[in-house]
Amino acid sequence: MINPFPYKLYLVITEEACLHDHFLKVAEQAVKGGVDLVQLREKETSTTAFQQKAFQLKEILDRYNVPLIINDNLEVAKKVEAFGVHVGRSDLPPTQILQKWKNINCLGYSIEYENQLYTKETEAADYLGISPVFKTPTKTDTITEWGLSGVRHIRSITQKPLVAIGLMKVENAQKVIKAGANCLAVVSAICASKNPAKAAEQLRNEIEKV
Ligand SMILES: Cc1ncc(COP(=O)(O)OP(=O)(O)O)c(N)n1
Ligand SMILES: Cc1nc(C(=O)O)sc1CCOP(=O)(O)O
Ligand SMILES: [Mg+2]
Repeated sequence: MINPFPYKLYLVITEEACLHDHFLKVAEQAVKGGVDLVQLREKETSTTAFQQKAFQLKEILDRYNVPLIINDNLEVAKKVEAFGVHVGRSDLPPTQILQKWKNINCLGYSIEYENQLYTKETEAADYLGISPVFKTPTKTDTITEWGLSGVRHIRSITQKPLVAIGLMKVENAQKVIKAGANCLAVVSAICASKNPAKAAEQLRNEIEKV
């Protein structure tokens, strides 16, 4: 059977988080290093600017056959023919996304509370973001710090693909995968690196060791 979620290293990119190079270059380098899924996350930009960035990013990712996920904004995702969207509790719920986008390929949903796991919104999702595994300065409006025990606990409840996010780095990559995550999602470990290709390669190597 074909694995519906074969992705292991997920770059969540924001232009502002890219400290040493243009975000398009960072994304391309990261893909060359081993990133196999990319999310564009722009919380502070207009829809027009978000859409423009998404088109630019998709053009690059298409060359490498790497899918693009759009954070929060269904309109932008559909317009650029992205692979899918990622939403959380404060966004348009997954069941409504499915109604508005019939042929979506990949729908991600953040899990902040255990009781979310027993809902139709989780059922509608293709993967779940463990939000966050470790508290991170990159996103401060989070609630539950799941930790490794939380990853294990969520793994014991659901068979959905699990994406670990929040301070993912080389030092904890193996432990998080061993705890039950299928994929690691990173912002700063790649975007803040002077060498995004090498940063991605090191993360990928750790994941592949498990
Ligand atoms: C892979 C992944 N996991 C979790 C999130 C967080 O989504 P959300 O809770 O909607 O918060 P914002 O990113 O919108 O601030 C994510 N984006 N990606
Ligand atoms: C985009 C995002 N979502 C999170 C969540 O917990 O839902 S944490 C996060 C940012 C992760 O950044 P870094 O890799 O720099 O820690
Ligand atoms: Mg969101």
